[in-house]
Amino acid sequence: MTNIIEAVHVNKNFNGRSILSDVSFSIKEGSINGLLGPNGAGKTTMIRLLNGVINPNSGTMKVMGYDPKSEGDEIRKRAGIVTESAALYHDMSAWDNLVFFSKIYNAYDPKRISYLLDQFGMNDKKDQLIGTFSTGMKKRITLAKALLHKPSLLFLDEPTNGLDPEGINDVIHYLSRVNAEEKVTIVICSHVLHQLETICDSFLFLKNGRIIEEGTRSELEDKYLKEIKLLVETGLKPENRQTYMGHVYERKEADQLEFTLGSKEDITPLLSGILNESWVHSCEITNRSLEALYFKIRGEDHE
Ligand SMILES: Nc1ncnc2c1ncn2[C@@H]1O[C@H](COP(=O)(O)OP(=O)(O)OP(=O)(O)O)[C@@H](O)[C@H]1O
Repeated sequence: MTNIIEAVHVNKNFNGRSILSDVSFSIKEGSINGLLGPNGAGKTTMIRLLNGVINPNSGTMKVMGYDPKSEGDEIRKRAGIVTESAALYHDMSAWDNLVFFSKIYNAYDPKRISYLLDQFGMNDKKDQLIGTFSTGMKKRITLAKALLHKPSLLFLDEPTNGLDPEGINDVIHYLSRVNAEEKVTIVICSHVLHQLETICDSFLFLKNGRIIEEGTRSELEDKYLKEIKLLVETGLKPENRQTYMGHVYERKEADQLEFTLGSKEDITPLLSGILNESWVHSCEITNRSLEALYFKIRGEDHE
């Protein structure tokens, strides 16, 4: 897979204060990427640099083969951006908003507008005023707006802010569909980690303007999760109160045991052993969430 974004030794200062320092990373075409970090880490600044809205103090970037510093227009023609402030006109209908923005993007195509409204489940509301929509409905129209010109790259800055769990699931679902169907590469900035774990192929962790870690979920797991907590719903009653088949366990509920294992390779033999003696209704790795990884990564960064 080719890289659609490359950033090499990028530095950005505001008023003499370093906001991004020595940031280097690449993003593969067709992937979904989480740009993670606490408030103020520099995520939005990075997105603005990649779109050529602001320039770096030093370093080089290539986005879809273009240099954001001198060819920002070419990038913005081919990229969609969803920010919190991405405005829609509240006194215009969903349809009229999309027509208006598609004309600005020079991409007016009623079929595309209908298609997007359909994809986002908003076709039956197309004639309603945006001002009457819930936050989740506005978010869907904002996403449709960002996709009007069939971008190759989509930047999303905190796309789930203000949404309830159902709205968050909807957005995640739409994004994975857009990625699969239109082959759009997606970069999502967020500080809410657990929402991203199901859809991102790889992650970049930013802290105090520096990349402190990057990789795919499994690369990060291999590096940071040295032990596995496996919660098993089973009728097993081990004779030994502390260990079973050499693995330490803790009883969590009457029918739940949590085992501490050295690696994923221990799971199959453990479950076979349990199944020889009793039933198993479910099992789950409990320390594998992105949140757990994130804190582990931050904990191991001693800058
Ligand atoms: N135009 C600007 N002028 C001066 N300082 C700025 C400017 N834009 C951003 N900053 C500062 O840069 C730092 C990083 O901001 P940025 O918005 O990139 O962080 P972020 O990771 O997106 O945070 P959040 O999750 O809160 O959106 C902050 O300390 C912010 O105050």
